[in-house]
Amino acid sequence: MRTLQVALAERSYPIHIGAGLLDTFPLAEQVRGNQVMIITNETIAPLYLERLTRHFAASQCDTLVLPDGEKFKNLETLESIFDALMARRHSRTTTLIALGGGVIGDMVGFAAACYQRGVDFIQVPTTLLAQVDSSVGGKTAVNHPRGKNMIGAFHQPRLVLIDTDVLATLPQRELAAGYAEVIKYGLIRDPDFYHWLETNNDKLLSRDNEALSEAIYRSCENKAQVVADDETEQGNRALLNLGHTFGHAIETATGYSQWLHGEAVAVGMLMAVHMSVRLGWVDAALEPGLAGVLAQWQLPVTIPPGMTPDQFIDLMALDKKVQNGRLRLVLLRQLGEAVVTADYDAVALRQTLEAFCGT
Ligand SMILES: NC(=O)c1ccc[n+]([C@@H]2O[C@H](COP(=O)([O-])OP(=O)(O)OC[C@H]3O[C@@H](n4cnc5c(N)ncnc54)[C@H](O)[C@@H]3O)[C@@H](O)[C@H]2O)c1
Ligand SMILES: O=C(O)C(=O)C[C@@H](O)[C@H](O)[C@H](O)COP(=O)(O)O
Ligand SMILES: [Zn+2]
Repeated sequence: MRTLQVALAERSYPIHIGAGLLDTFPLAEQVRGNQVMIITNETIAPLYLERLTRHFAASQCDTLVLPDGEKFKNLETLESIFDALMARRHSRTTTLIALGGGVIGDMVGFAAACYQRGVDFIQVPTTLLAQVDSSVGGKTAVNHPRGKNMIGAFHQPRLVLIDTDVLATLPQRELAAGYAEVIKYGLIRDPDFYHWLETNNDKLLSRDNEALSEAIYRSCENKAQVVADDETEQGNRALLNLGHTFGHAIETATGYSQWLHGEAVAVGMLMAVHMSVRLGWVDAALEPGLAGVLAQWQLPVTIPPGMTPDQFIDLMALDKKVQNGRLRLVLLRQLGEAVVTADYDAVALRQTLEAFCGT
């Protein structure tokens, strides 16, 4: 087992990474009260729920199985979590445990932030995306039909428990979606990692355990550093949003039901790199290089047919990085160096959107 720390003073917590931790990690010792609710979905429950409940034989351990899918990451599902907690008389000393991917993690985290004004929660991420990104950092939210993650809170987990073995049951399309967020760390702040990923691409694609564990560790290390420096995104945490302004617009436009988050982020990162090249900020070779890696992972390099530049502009106006009416974008200055800025040529943005929309 390898452990990283998210250093946030009194809200600091560990990220434990290892094979088999779902069974072997002494999870019950980490819980402060005598009540837990494990919340998961109908796909993950038959695979892993029983193994997790075994840890809590001595506590009141309730389980809640939600429907599966990004389209259920909404206020209605959140309401069903609150209802289950009250029905089972969970008090302020309860602990919510999120067993699942980013959808479960974001919703359970938000439920924990709100229930009785805040209770403990633990992340047990089961997708690559959740293991490298969403389980760390305390961004919790649900979607609104008009915009992605628009209703949420910062609420840090008490612990992140990453069992790398659970990736064995993850479909390849989901693995690839998570890989998009892995590449992101290389692009925005860790060029050595980007090159390591290029060198180890074949191993990662074929799910070599050692390579995947290393990619998870280095991703969490990057994320933990960014979060420790800027917990609530007053500054550089926004760099973790590379590709997300475009990506979130795609997810919203397609009703949160066709594109995976990581897929939308993949082509969104390519759009951000394309725009950075157009601005003359970054070496032009980066764009085909990134497109090549995305294609190898069967991640999209084009946007959904029918989307228009005006539709992007309209949806992006609700992006959380808008400040005083100006849309800030995450762009690259060079490989491993990103900026969040509203100081770009609007023509380059329009041309980027036209290039990808084919207009
Ligand atoms: N909070 C953050 O910092 C943050 C960061 C990145 C993404 N996100 C959010 O995360 C969400 C995407 O998360 P995701 O990609 O994990 O999607 P997801 O949670 O929908 O999971 C993907 C699919 O894999 C299934 N699954 C999960 N674990 C499995 C396993 N081990 N074996 C078999 N199937 C399994 C799920 O049931 C689901 O069908 C988005 O809502 C995104 O906005 C949040
Ligand atoms: O942790 C962060 O900060 C991120 O931006 C990570 C992103 O990968 C993630 O998708 C996040 O949920 C996006 O946040 P949002 O504030 O743009 O909704
Ligand atoms: Zn993301």
